[in-house]
Amino acid sequence: MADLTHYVILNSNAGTANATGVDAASLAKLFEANGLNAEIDARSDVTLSQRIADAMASAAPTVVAAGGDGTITALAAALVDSDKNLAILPLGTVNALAKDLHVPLALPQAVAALVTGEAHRIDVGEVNGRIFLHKVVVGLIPGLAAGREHIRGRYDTSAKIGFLRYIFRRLARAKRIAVVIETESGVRRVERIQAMAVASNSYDEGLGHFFSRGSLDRGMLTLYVLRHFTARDFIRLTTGMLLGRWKNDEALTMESVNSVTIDTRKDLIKVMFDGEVETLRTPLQFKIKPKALSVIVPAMASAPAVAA
Ligand SMILES: Nc1ncnc2c1ncn2[C@@H]1O[C@H](COP(=O)(O)OP(=O)(O)OP(=O)(O)O)[C@@H](O)[C@H]1O
Repeated sequence: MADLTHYVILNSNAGTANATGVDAASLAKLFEANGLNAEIDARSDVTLSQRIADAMASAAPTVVAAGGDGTITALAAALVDSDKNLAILPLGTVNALAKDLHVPLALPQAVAALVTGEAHRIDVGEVNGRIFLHKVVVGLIPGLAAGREHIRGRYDTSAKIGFLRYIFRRLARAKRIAVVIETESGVRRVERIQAMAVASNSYDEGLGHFFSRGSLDRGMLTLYVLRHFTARDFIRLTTGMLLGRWKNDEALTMESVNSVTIDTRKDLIKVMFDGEVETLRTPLQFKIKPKALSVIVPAMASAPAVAA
């Protein structure tokens, strides 16, 4: 029997996995057809953290997140600084990291790409000792995301109109919060912000680059500060994002940092942590961990996201 090469964690609750009904048997068939010796873990009666622990204890050099960005972030925390690689089968809803890394979105192609895939190291962000792969958002946005939860799974027009009305109501009442920002240079400043985000690397600008990152190994965080966000700002910024020009917006500033500390008056604050609403203790201490995670990327697509 050949050595185990891939340990696959299937998250059946992830958007596409759930919608397509992909299961252990269909995944096993795809791996077999590509000559890969994989163990498929599709257990639904075991916690994700236990399944990740089992994957880390296995002999497989590559652990595959068959799910969305939440599954990947949870797995990445265990893989950072280990000798195992992360691979991705994009079975989530947004699949942002898979897109950044040019992993094919269709499942058969994504499995086939593992055969010739190459290991590259990417940066990860850390906040208060926790690993994130995309961004942590503070301020208005976590509140808006909580509203989105109410319409999750509903695609009808009335749900969308209801969500837009919710956004405009929130914007009308939105209060700015005071934050103390201290970067690695030691300079402290106080700002009144509507929202801010700390991202691993930086988001691209340009038509069709909607929240994508062309590079994941530049060894830096980007601090985005949104000072005001009225309904007018919302319309202008979202139009700018769709048209691919938003970085010079009057309400938004950007800064590259290696580390940054953000403090607020509250001991606990709600943040968007790689897309999930979570509560973190202040001060938030961010740093970049350069090239701390080894990921398998399709051979032909190793550039530009992980260009040397
Ligand atoms: N760290 C975690 N621990 C436990 N369960 C998790 C964790 N992250 C996500 N989940 C669960 O897995 C489900 C699927 O999340 P995941 O992010 O993988 O897929 P998605 O939300 O459909 O995709 P995407 O994040 O790409 O939009 C979530 O609804 C949640 O129930």
